[in-house]
Amino acid sequence: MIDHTKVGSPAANWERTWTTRDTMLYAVSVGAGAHDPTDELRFTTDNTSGITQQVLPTFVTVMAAGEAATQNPLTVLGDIAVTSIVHGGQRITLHNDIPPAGSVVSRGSIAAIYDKGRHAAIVLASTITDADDGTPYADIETTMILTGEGGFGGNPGPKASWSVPDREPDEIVTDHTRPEQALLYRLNSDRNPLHSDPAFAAFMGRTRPTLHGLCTYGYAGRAVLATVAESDPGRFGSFFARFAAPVEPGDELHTLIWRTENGALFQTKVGDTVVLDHGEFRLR
Ligand SMILES: CCCCCCC[C@@H](O)CC(=O)SCCNC(=O)CCNC(=O)[C@H](O)C(C)(C)COP(=O)(O)OP(=O)(O)OC[C@H]1O[C@@H](n2cnc3c(N)ncnc32)[C@H](O)[C@@H]1OP(=O)(O)O
Repeated sequence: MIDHTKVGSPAANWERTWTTRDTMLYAVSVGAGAHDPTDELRFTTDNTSGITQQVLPTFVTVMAAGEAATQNPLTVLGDIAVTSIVHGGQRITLHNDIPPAGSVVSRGSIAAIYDKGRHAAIVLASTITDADDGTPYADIETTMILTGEGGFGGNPGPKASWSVPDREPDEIVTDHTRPEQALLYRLNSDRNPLHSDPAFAAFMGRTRPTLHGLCTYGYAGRAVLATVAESDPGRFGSFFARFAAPVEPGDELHTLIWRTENGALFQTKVGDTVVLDHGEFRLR
C-alpha cells in the first residue's frame, strides 16, 4: 500500500554527468541514422567535417532519469515493488539547448498522486539545471503507473481533453526498431530488467521483454522534430506523450503527425494499436 500523504515530498534528486559519447549513443539508440547512416550526422557524430554536434532534445529524459533501475524515485511512497511500476506518460519542456557534454542537477518532488481505479498514477515533477552555472535546461513531468495500487478513494485527477484530429495526418513517419533495440537503449542508463530479462518480463505479464517507453518516445521526438522543425533542436519547446500499450523490440513504429499553429499533435502506432497517445509538441 502506498503512502498517499507524500504529495510535495522530495524525490528524484541527483546529479548526472554526460559526455559526447553518451549523447551520440542516445541518438543511435532512438534510431538516428537507421534509414541512412549519412542522415542526422549532427546527432550521431562529433567529428564530421562542416558539422557541429547537436543533441536530440529528448536526451533530457536520460539526464532526468538518473540510474532509474537502481535509484527508484518512488521509495518515498513506501516499499514499492519495481515490478508494479510502468511508465505512464512523459512531458518535457526545454528552456535551453542541451550541450553535447555537461553536468546537471535534477531536483524533483511528488507533484500528485491520483487514484485511477485499478491503478495509482504518480506524477513526479523535476527541474534540470546546469551543475556549474545553474542554467535552466528543462522542466520534466513523469507519470508512473503503479498497477494494482488504485482504489484508495483518492483524487482521480484531471480528465484528459486530447482527441484525434478529424482529418488525415499531415505526415506519417515509419521507423523500424531492431530486435536488440532495448539492449542498446538500456546502455543510456535504465537497466530495468523488464526490458531485457524474459523471466522478469513474464512476471510482469508480458510475453517478452518490452521496449523502454522512453525509447519509443525518443523515436517519436525525432520524427516530429524532423517533420515540424527541420530537426532543429533550437525550435523544440515541449513534448508530451502517454504510454498507451507496450512495444516490443523489432516492432515497426508509425508516427502520425498533425501540424498545428504552434507545433503538432501526434500518435504512434504498431499495426492498429496506439502505443503513444495524447501526443503534443510545441515549438519554442
Ligand atoms: C525519474 C524517472 C524514472 C523513469 C523510470 C522508467 C522505468 C521504465 O523502465 C519503465 C518502462 O519503460 S515501462 C514501458 C512503457 N510503458 C508501458 O508499456 C505502459 C503501456 N500502457 C499500459 O500498459 C496500459 O495503458 C496501462 C497499464 C498503463 C493502463 O491500462 P489499463 O489497465 O487498461 O487502464 P485503462 O482502463 O486504460 O485506464 C484506467 C484509468 O487510468 C488512466 N490511465 C491509463 N493510462 C494512463 C497513463 N498512461 N497516464 C495517466 N493515466 C492513465 C485512464 O485515463 C483511466 O482513468 P480515467 O477513467 O480517469 O480516465
